[in-house]
Amino acid sequence: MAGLTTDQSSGQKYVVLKSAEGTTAEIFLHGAHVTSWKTVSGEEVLFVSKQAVYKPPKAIRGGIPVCFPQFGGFGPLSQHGFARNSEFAVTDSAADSVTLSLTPSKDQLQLFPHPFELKVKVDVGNDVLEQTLTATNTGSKAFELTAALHTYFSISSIDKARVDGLSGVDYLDSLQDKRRLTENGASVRFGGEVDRIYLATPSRLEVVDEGRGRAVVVEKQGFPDAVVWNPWVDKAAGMGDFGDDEYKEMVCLEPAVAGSGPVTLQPGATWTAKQTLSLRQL
Ligand SMILES: O=P(O)(O)OC[C@H]1O[C@H](O)[C@H](O)[C@@H](O)[C@@H]1O
Repeated sequence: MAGLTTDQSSGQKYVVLKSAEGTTAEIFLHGAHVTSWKTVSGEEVLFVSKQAVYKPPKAIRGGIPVCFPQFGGFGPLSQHGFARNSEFAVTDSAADSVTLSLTPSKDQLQLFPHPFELKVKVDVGNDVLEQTLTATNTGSKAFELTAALHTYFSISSIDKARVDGLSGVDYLDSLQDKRRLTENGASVRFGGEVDRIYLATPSRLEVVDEGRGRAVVVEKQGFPDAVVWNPWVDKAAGMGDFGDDEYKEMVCLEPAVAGSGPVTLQPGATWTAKQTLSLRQL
């Protein structure tokens, strides 16, 4: 059984996972939201803002928000859908694994009249974190979904970070009305605000941190796209739950169904997508 703990300051419940080797993760029931993933040597890999608000229905700023049944503005709902604002239930657990489940409330069905069950399974292994989304259409009509695992990575310093694996890939630039461009750089580097939806990307990408001498390897299945985001100075200053200088400490790389989507889910059908995060020393 995974341990269920109550956060003293917020009263929110979270699950602690531990692998046989000593890798750990913390997952809040609010949003099925991973807020920590530590390596066997005790290093935190994810970024969570010091100003994050642990007060539902607000989403936690950092970690891995689950964007479902919508990513961004790709659908009829408000930004990123409602899974990240909802309380999940634990349906299965072991020391190194937990499955959390969400079915939409009456109010949510008013906004999105499509019954579904979303399961979020989180597993830890030897310096590995794996996250699997499984959504089943439990209604009688087909519906469309978009989604993302909005992963915030902790980095030593933004000028020493880059994303590899996207060279030559087309993207929609969210800062230019979703204008379609092609990535010409060998890597994506950060010298200003970046908000891009890379389309139909390779399944293996990396967040390379030259300062820490390591890369996080992101392997994705069922998510054709990958969003790269850093808010930089002005957007950081405008976010109430994010420190003015914290943009220097994080990079988001988000496996997604966005510009290449949506996915149509027929009645009774199931959609599955997952990301596996591991480490590579440089
Ligand atoms: O502030 P949030 O709703 O959590 O969104 C944070 C960010 O998420 C994604 O990365 C989008 O591409 C960005 O446009 C957005 O600013």
